[in-house]
Amino acid sequence: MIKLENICKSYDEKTVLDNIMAEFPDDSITCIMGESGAGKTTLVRIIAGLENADRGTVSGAGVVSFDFQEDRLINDISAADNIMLVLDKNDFGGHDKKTMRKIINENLAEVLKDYHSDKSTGTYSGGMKRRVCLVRAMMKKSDTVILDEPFSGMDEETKILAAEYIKKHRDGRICIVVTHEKSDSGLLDGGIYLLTTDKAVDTI
Ligand SMILES: Nc1ncnc2c1ncn2[C@@H]1O[C@H](COP(=O)(O)OP(=O)(O)OP(=O)(O)O)[C@@H](O)[C@H]1O
Repeated sequence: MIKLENICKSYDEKTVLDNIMAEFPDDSITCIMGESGAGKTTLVRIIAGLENADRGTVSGAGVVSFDFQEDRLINDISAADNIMLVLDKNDFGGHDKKTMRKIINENLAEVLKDYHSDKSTGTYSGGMKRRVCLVRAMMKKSDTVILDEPFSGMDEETKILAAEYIKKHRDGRICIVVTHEKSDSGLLDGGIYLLTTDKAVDTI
């Protein structure tokens, strides 16, 4: 279980997170929701250890794989090559590179219709790029998966595909998903943690 206790964070004079208390149970999916600027990205970055809280503690996150809000892909290489750059043998139980590439391509084909393994990601739409990033984060061996707005740029049908992929490949890990759409928690069979600019309300 991930436990957050009294998390506080300010930038300059502005308080972004004020005494946040939360628990994310083992083997669960939770959507973090809240208006723009409520501190969702700041909170998940603190959970992942990418940023320090001013006060408070995070426990139980273990190794985190993180899907950033921005794509962070190299445009002139293929989707599989992008993923190969961040995965290693540990993520595949010791398979050789050829097998690793085959498994990556199979995963990509699950979320990309008419997937062509030789196309560079520079030719992809925004929603396609998001799915490549999703696969990259999900394939990384970890205890916790954090997905920051994984569905942006996707229509409803594509979102369903991506949500099914997340559920199938979560493997009992704690999954935290930042989103603006309440319906995403339904697609993911997940709970909701609502963050507001003045207080946090747990509505799981
Ligand atoms: N490195 C930083 N330096 C200064 N201010 C920051 C920094 N990072 C975030 N902030 C501020 O903290 C507040 C919360 O930002 P954050 O990105 O966590 O919100 P969010 O809820 O994820 O927003 P959105 O839904 O728009 O992505 C914003 O006012 C933002 O400007």
